[in-house]
Amino acid sequence: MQQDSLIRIGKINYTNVWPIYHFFPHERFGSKLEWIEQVPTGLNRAMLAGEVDMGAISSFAYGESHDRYELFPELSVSAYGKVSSLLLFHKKPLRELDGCTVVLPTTSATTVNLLKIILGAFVGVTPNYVYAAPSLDTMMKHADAALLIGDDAIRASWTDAPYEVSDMGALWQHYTGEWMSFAVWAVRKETIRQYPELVAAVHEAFMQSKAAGLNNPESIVRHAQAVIGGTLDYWRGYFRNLSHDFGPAQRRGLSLYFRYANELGLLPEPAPLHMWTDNSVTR
Ligand SMILES: C=C(O[C@@H]1C=C(C(=O)O)C=C[C@H]1O)C(=O)O
Repeated sequence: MQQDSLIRIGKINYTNVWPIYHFFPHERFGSKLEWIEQVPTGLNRAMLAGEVDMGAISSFAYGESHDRYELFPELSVSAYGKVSSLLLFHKKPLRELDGCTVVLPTTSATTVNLLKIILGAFVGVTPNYVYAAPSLDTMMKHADAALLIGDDAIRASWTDAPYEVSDMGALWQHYTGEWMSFAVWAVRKETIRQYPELVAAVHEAFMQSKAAGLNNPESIVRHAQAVIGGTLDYWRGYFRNLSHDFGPAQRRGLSLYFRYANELGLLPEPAPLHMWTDNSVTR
């Protein structure tokens, strides 16, 4: 009889996480792990509901429910500046968006709130926000601006749509001088209590997978081109702009984001970062 999996791991179904997952040593874990692939908001909800035990979620979703999770150190989806897959398409300049309709994608939690911070706190405008599925043509029909994330943003950036395009990572860096972490690697506290050794082994495996990805980016670049399209040079540049680290610089940027989110009433408190440490030997 096949053994039921012990830990369910979320995988965001965008290329931006591939550098961490691509070389994961699946053979090491037999049938102990199950993989659940969804858009970020799907994983945010599933983690909260206990249907997924660990994996990448929107940093904002961690901020909303930080009491339930610990964060894997050195894993995130982050950037210092331009990201190329977090894009606002707009018909007029940002400072003219006051009272205008801005459409937000139902796939995102971090970036929709980042946009609210950028427009509300830095540009100084208050648009009317509505949510829709991530399809640029439909979103723009009755709106002045639309936000897209992940591969939806990448594909839309390759069309010759007649809009201005603003990169959310570049704007955050412009206004704050800081890094931004869009996704973090969260683990449910129950899972850490239940399977401390397995959680530690999965962390170790992700670190090895990430190191292998950094050593061999070309295989990820070629895979992205085969699956999504575009040129090899596009993907080389795309992955070069992303960082999957979660060190002091990324943590400082994310903490600043949480402070702004709290000041604007988007989060009930500026969420602290609870970092996981490997106590599996002493637990
Ligand atoms: C860098 C990206 O960050 C993503 C943005 C997220 C969000 O806005 O909630 C969540 C996970 C990340 O995959 C991207 O979508 O390309």
